[in-house]
Amino acid sequence: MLRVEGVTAGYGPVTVLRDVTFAARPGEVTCVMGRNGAGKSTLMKCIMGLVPAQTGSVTLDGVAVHSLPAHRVPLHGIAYVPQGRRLFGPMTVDENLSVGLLARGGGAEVRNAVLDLFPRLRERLDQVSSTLSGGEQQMLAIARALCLEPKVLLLDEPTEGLQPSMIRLIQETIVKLKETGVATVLVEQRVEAVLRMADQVSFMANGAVVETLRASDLTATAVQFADHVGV
Ligand SMILES: Nc1ncnc2c1ncn2[C@@H]1O[C@H](COP(=O)(O)OP(=O)(O)OP(=O)(O)O)[C@@H](O)[C@H]1O
Repeated sequence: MLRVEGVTAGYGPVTVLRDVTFAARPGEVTCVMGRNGAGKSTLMKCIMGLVPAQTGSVTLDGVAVHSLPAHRVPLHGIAYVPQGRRLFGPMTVDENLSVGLLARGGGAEVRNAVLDLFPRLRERLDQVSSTLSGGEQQMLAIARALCLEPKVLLLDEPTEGLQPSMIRLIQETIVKLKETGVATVLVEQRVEAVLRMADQVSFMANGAVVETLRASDLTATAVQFADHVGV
């Protein structure tokens, strides 16, 4: 279980996260919603150690990760796909996956399991990743993160700007990931997407998690969405 407890963090003198408490369970999709600037991306960066926690703790299965240097956090089982993907553009699909595999010593078995989730990538192993479509690039970014065999996968708006058929494919894959036991934390703004995928939703406002609900307590017309996201 990933636990964020009482975390305050920010950029230089600017405090963004204020006493954030948040958890994500294995085999579940936990969505993080909130208006622009609420602090969702900063929370992801803080979990990864890219924005250091000034107070509080981030733990994975009881092990503190907030005191680790950022480059060691993925080795402890937390993988991150930031907004904008950040692939190694001139490298092929296969080479991008190899980078992910090398980071934690994953072998052919891991590679095969990941490609089983993304058959489109298996057909394009030798294609230079910058020539992939936007949706395929997003798939590759997720696939590369999964090559780390993470316990926790952080996805920051993975379907932003993609066409509907691609959005559907990526959402189906995220739901399928639950079977692997990974705890997925998904920053997602669209209500229908959250209703389709989430087991739990945490709403953020002004740098704090103001409410966390189980999916069974949400409905499309729920006041929570209007209150917290303005839809
Ligand atoms: N590198 C930075 N330096 C200073 N302030 C930053 C930096 N990155 C983000 N912020 C500020 O932190 C606040 C939270 O930003 P963040 O990107 O975490 O919000 P968000 O909820 O992910 O927003 P969005 O939905 O627009 O992506 C904003 O006020 C933003 O201006």
